[in-house]
Amino acid sequence: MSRLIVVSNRVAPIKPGKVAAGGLAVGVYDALRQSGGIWFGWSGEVSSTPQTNTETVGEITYVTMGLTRQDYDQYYRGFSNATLWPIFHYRIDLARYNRQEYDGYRRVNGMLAAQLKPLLKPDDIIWVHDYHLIPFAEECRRLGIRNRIGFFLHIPFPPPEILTVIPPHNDLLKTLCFYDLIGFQTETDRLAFQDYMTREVRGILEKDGSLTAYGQNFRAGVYPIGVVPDEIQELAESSQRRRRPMRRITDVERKKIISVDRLDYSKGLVERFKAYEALFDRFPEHRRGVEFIQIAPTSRSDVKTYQHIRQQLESEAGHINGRLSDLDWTPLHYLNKSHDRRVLTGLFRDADIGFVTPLRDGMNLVAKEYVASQDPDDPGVLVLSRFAGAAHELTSALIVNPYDCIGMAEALDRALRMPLAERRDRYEHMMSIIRSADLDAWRDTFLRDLRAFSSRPKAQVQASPLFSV
Ligand SMILES: O=P(O)(O)OC[C@H]1O[C@H](O[C@H]2O[C@H](CO)[C@@H](O)[C@H](O)[C@H]2O)[C@H](O)[C@@H](O)[C@@H]1O
Ligand SMILES: O=c1ccn([C@@H]2O[C@H](COP(=O)(O)OP(=O)(O)O)[C@@H](O)[C@H]2O)c(=O)[nH]1
Repeated sequence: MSRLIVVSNRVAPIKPGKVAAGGLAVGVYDALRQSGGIWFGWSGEVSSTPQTNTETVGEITYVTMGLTRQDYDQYYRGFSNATLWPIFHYRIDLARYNRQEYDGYRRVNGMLAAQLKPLLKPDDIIWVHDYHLIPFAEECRRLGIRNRIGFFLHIPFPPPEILTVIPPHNDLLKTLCFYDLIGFQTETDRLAFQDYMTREVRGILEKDGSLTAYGQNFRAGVYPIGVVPDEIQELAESSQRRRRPMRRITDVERKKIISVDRLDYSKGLVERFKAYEALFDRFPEHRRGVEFIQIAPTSRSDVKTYQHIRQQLESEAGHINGRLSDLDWTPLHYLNKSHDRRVLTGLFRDADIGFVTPLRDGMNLVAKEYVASQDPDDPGVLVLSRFAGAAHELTSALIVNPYDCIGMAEALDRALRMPLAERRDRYEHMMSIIRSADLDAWRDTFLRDLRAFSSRPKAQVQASPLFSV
């Protein structure tokens, strides 16, 4: 059996006890720990003399490297998170473009490919993850690497009208064609990509479903990332039995609403806080009867737009508690610390409502984890944004539009009153989907398709100077 080499910018923390507050690291770790293999990526260190480090823990060998300050600023903080992230999340209003950052992004991809090359055996399968590494395969081909290479995009793929806001969109998207297989979270994302390839660059949709563009033949498919439901259920049960984590935050038997998100503007936190406040204005009977726990670990805090959202949330949280709190009632608990999964699953199980309302999200694993944590005899209700990838599968959630404040308040009211029989029906339907499209299915179907697809030989890429359009 060929070895699996996973390449991603973010690698799960190697040291035991450290929390990975991001779906890619959580999902890839769960997938790799069963199949074993090499996980190659950034160590999270920024220094003037970046080190490469190799460490094997269980079945996984981690090969990680540091970045220089300039690489970090241009590749991670700049083009990846100040250009690609907002635009791929449909937020052209928050995006900026800087040509040097794009060149830095291309340079770091080239450097990473060169560092991977000596580790490779001819039959290794390479699985590259996410928007930081779109040009990675082209850089590999440039170096003569002929291995099969697949790419999975964890975030949404925007429609061409939005994508083309990125000045070097042609140059960037051309590099994607050097993968053998490109995976998306939802059919909407795959169609947007196909649309770009066929309309914008006159690529051809072949009879066998593959695409040909820029002289390359490749495939694109839908592979929604999942969770490990049995493990989550077990964690939630044992955490609830032993410690009842919710009791440590709130004593009184009030109804509980929980949300867990990285502190990111794509997660719709401000809109969510406003909807929670609207619940009490529209349905005053819930006053003093409900508490909302928002866990929001800070993320990418050196990117300006993230500093702004943090300030906005602090002000919104202060406003809600200042306006509504009583001596014996704090309506909103807003925590910026990250929490271990054991604690989170216990909190999910204790909560009557999982409130997951991103403005745009690739998948949102928290939505699936909330459902998988529930007590089957007395499950809570998932209130879910239609703009999360998870809404394509979890159609029995209460689906809301996060731009509709009153609509979200009404959904909360409905969830708070929902009879047990309806909660169970919805839960069972969602669990059957979570079980059939679990994390093993995500990994196995992607790798099966990557192994099966025999594309025409990739044209050798000529070494040429980097350029940006
Ligand atoms: O690595 P960071 O910059 O600290 O950010 C954390 C991760 O955020 C994003 O996660 C995405 O992947 C999830 C799993 O597929 C998905 O459910 C979620 O909707 C996405 O937003 C990002 O895509 C990762 O690269 C980051 O590591
Ligand atoms: O304090 C925290 C916050 C989040 N998470 C985990 O981080 C992942 C977040 O993934 P999601 O797909 O919801 O969003 P992302 O952050 O990747 O955009 C989930 O597995 C969460 O359980 C965690 O372990 N601790």
